[in-house]
Amino acid sequence: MAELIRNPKCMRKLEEEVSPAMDQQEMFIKESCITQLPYLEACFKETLRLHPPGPFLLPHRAIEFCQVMNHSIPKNSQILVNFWAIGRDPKYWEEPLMFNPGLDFKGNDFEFIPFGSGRRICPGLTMATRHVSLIVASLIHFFDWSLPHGRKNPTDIDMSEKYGLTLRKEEPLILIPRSKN
Ligand code: HEM
Repeated sequence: MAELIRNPKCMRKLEEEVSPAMDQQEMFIKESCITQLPYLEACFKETLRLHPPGPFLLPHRAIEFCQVMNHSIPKNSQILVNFWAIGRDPKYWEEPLMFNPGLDFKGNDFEFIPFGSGRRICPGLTMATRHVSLIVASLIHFFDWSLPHGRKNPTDIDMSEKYGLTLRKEEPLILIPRSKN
């Protein structure tokens, strides 16, 4: 939501995609609609690239010596993958700090692994993708959002991050919803 408020063009594009896909008679959004919304999926992925909840994935241990590209990894090393840094690395992403839904995500090339990879990949991937998309689509479809206290400039939103068990916004996002009905 913070990135969408900071990027009104993306917010408008998402609204334009979500609204026609909704059954106007229903007061809620059906899960079956979600798979037909490519821009919503792009916004979700782009958010995970810039703001991964698990910036270092989960710690792993090398059960034997191995060579990964030019890194020699001794047996029993603890391995942390800094996906936060990979997601912002200009070697892999053009204008890496811009929120730019629709980037070409090459899941197989390991530039985009917010859920990890391989046999310990996050088993909640499908559930998280569906739920976050459903929630965001509902928030966008049913409400207009604005900044509080007459603040006009959305780029003023403080995007500092705080690392605890997961990575999150340091300052809570405070917005005012106005029902569209
Ligand atoms: C946007 C939401 C989520 C993100 C970004 C996320 C990310 C991750 C990451 C990075 C890992 C570590 C993968 C690795 O070891 O390389 C992980 C593991 C795991 N996640 Fe998630 N996760 C999310 C939601 C969920 C949900 C909704 C559930 C359960 C309903 C879940 C359950 C788990 C479990 C059980 C593991 C451990 C898997 C194992 O070690 O075998 N996650 N997740």
